[in-house]
Amino acid sequence: MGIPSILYLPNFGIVEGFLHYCCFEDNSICTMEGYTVASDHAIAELVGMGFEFSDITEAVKAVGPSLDDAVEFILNSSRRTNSVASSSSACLNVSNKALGKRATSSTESFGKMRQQSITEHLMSASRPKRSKATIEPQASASKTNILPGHVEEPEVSHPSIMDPSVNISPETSILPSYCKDQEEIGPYWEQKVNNLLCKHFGFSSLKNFQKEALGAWLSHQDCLVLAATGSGKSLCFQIPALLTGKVVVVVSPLISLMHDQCLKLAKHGISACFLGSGQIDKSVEQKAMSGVYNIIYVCPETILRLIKPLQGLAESRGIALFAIDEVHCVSKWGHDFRPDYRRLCVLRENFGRDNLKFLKFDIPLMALTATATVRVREDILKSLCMLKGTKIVITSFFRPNLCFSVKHSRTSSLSSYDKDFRELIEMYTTGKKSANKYNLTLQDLEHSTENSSSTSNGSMTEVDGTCKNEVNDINDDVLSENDDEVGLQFENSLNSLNEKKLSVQYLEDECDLFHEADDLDVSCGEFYGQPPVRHFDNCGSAETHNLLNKPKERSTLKQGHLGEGTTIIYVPTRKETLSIAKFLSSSGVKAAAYNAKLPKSYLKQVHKDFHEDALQVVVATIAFGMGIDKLNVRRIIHYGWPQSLEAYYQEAGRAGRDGKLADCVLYANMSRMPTLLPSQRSEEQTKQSYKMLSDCFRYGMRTSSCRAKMLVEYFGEEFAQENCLLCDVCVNGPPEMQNLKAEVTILLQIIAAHYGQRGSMDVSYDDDVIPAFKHRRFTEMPNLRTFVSRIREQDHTFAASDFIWWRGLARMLEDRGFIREGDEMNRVQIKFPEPTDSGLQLLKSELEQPFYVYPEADMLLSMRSSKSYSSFAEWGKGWADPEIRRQRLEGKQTRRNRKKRKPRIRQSNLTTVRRRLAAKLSKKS
Ligand SMILES: Nc1ncnc2c1ncn2[C@@H]1O[C@H](COP(=O)(O)OP(=O)(O)OP(=O)(O)O)[C@@H](O)[C@H]1O
Ligand SMILES: [Mg+2]
Repeated sequence: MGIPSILYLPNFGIVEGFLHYCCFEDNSICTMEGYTVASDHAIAELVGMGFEFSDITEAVKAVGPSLDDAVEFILNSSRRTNSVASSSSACLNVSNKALGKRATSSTESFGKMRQQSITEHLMSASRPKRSKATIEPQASASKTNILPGHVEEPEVSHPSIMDPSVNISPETSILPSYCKDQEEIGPYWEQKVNNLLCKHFGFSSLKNFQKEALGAWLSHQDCLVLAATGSGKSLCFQIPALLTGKVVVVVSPLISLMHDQCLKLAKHGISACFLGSGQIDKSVEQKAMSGVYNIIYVCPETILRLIKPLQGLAESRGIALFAIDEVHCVSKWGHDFRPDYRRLCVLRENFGRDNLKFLKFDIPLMALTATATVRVREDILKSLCMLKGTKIVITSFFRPNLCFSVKHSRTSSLSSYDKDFRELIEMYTTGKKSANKYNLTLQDLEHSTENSSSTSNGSMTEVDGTCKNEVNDINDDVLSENDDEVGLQFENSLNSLNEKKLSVQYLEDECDLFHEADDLDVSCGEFYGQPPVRHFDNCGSAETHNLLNKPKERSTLKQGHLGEGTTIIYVPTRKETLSIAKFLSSSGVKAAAYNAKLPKSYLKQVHKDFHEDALQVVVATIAFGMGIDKLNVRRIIHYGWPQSLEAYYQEAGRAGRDGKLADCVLYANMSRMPTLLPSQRSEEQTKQSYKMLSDCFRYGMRTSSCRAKMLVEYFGEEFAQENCLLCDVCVNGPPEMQNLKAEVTILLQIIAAHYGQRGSMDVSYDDDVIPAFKHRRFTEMPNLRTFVSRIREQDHTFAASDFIWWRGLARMLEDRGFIREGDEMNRVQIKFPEPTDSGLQLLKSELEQPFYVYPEADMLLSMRSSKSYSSFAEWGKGWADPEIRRQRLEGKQTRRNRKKRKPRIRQSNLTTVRRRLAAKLSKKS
């Protein structure tokens, strides 16, 4: 067997460099005569480990290409000759010890490759163990003259890679053992990255946005990456660690997310750790700061106290990049604000050339998110003090395989569940008998929740329940013409119970308002059984994917069956997770509830079963969220209004990550405005939260714009195509346009008349009046209901018109700038309308032109019951015809009889309320 000859070795002749050089520039290395590719690999690895070339060739000659055997051979021969490789002796000793251990344990662990459970993972992290992988900051330090000796301890324990159950092959467990600056990477970096990708992740190439982000990092630029959920943002900050051998520090909001990513990286042979209160092995932090891990995930709170040690790390091993993942948490205007994220400007302040003289360039920042409006983006750049030339990489927010739709539902009782989930139940149960182990558990859980809620907020729950049931008993499908009254009554009952019902205490007891930073129960992510490679092209969806990219073919796709996959139903309250999961389970669906207050062991099981496809449906609060990267989620159902479009889009984005078609359905009660869940917010934040809720409400109400277009434009992107062809609006088309000239005229007239009479058109409500007076004046200010009552009284044409309909019209007029909110309170939509100049002008012009609009969802809903007129004006005309009048009255009678099934106790109260209101008003006028 001949001696191999190396014609050219790159100057960083250490393993990763060597290997990659082999990959990138084939001609630069001559293959050894008689040596196999396996021997080449083994030699490259051993060179990288720092062994003498002569020892290596001797070893490979003697024992063949087995890396472990070769290491064993060299170590034994070293012992025999009582000499240790002369260069970098200390480091090599360390490596050798570690390697020796790895050599045995990797064989031991072979065949036991299974994924670790969270408990195992955490337990393994707390056990002192010897490392099976060589982690080589020492080696790299010695090779590159970067301070050696940070890691005195040879037995490097790492929570992710130390456990024998984690699958790390000897080859992939070797870390890059050289540290280079960006400029040393050279012009062929893309090719190098592709090879790294192929080696570590099994992908063939970078996506365009990933290239752009890496390009920015290579030229030492800060970068803000805005890319859709599931598009592959993590790779943008993982690659720099592999390319340079330096450390990448990633700020992440949730322990669960960090945990999940560390485990994934370990599977791909990259060492990583997470720091924060969830890290139970306290030695990990010290090791991280001495350069043991390639990637360090850290909570924002923790990084703030680690500035000094991180500066040390920057000097020793080097820090390639600070990545701030889920960076929308920085912004007060985002949906998931974390105050500690706002303090991350310390990174810019402490890791620049001005502070650290040994740096040639400021350490770049890379901020990443899937959901940030233009305002949030600006806030991010400012709050993080990102550099002036920050590169902004934006990919389309458009997810071409998601079919969005919005449906009306009371979302409140068994009859709603039955109606809304019938199809889902049929799909999951037809022809299948399934035993659901969660069925029994759910009953127990619900029992305990009921008990606890009756002690803590019994009266409220009761009232809430009564109202809701009553509403449902009236008519579960179509809004009755008295529904506005029910709405008023509901609103009144809420008002009287306002303090209790809308107390922070109550809602916090019932809702998972935030993702909890330390919530380990959402930690599994895709831990259980995700294939390492996923391309659109090789997950069976190539055909679909191709069609999705062709506008003409897109519309045909929706006709096909989506396939079962998994469904996540998001609900606002913990109680609903239980009641819906119980309902589905009792109908034969394998469903489970998930909320932050359920027992940890139960939640872990739900996570596991979800990822292993043992569950068909998970009914969850937002606690089941970030970090879920499961391929075959076919449906995301929101059952109740989300708090913002950002939250909605992020949650909906968990569907269809395999690129195949997936449904995102929002069921919401169109007759009722959503409420803001109270929490600790500043006045400014409350205002913003209302704005976000209002945008979400408007998204649901729109009936004429493509849903995908609305969502994408909400994030400031110009939608490239006319529409998505898959959403409910694109598929069903918009409703018929209606000429609402008469309705608009009377509403504007009534409002203008009120202000005209008072002569207060020019009175500003922003003047410096004392609060008590201000308050008094607001209660006197007529609200939309009052105006609608006046319309009904003044014009018999509109006598039976629904308030909900007028509410829709007022919203449209507000959106078009004809009326504006007259008080300073934040709300979802206009309540105290006053005319604007354009409104008055419109009125003056006597609305010469017809006023055509697409009625919105609440207007359509209120007109659904047998009214075949296109507007109230036409409807009014109908009353003049005795036959039409007779038919209508008969219809009304029949509807009333139907409703009489249950006595409506509150009807009289309502009449009293209205009478009282009318009396009050007439007294005032
Ligand atoms: N270049 C690539 N080619 C093919 N697949 C890729 C590529 N880059 C990333 N992926 C895959 O895309 C999936 C999603 O990646 P990742 O978790 O980084 O998404 P994300 O953008 O961070 O999503 P989220 O917004 O939900 O956090 C992963 O399974 C990853 O392996
Ligand atoms: Mg991510």
